[in-house]
Amino acid sequence: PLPKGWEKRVSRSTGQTYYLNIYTKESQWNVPSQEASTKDNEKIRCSHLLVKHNQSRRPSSWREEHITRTKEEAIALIEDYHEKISNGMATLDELASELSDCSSAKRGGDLGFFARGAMQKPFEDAAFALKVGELSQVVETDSGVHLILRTA
Ligand SMILES: N=C(N)NCCC[C@H](NC(=O)[C@@H]1CCC/C1=C\[C@H](COP(=O)(O)O)NC(=O)[C@@H](N)Cc1ccccc1)C(N)=O
Repeated sequence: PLPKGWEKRVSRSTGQTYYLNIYTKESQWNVPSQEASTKDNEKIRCSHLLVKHNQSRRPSSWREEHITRTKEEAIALIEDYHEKISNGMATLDELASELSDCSSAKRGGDLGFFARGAMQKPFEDAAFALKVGELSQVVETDSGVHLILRTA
């Protein structure tokens, strides 16, 4: 039998047999000798700071029962936090603990490890583009506006 994670396919153009890695969708001609690599379900760890606004999908948080700031005001706040973190005046976990509208504030913004598919797409794309230790630009999701720090 084929090693785990591979499927045998026939090329429509040449009729030749090839092998498809069902995780990464990569294909190869030669018979696989070991389990398919699963780099696509790679997990990363991030912390984030979320500032919600009146267009957020859930304009409420542990900090504020009824969030009324506008999206523009939220972006202005998060840009100020970005500057403070970038010039070393504060750390993301300090600011998130006090100011993030996400329940992860209690953990300095830590979201734990997650794979692709867990977070909203704009958040996922930004997070997976970061190197470990790198801080994102402002990221917008239906939840609000975020700063993301990749920690692992
Ligand atoms: N670790 C996971 N897989 N937890 C599920 C994530 C669900 C995911 N969440 C998001 O994409 C955004 C980006 C990060 C936080 C977040 C949104 C909201 C805040 O926004 P709101 O939903 O009020 O609009 N916080 C959360 O979800 C928290 N449970 C995240 C968290 C908190 C503490 C520990 C771990 C994770 C989604 N698909 O909606």
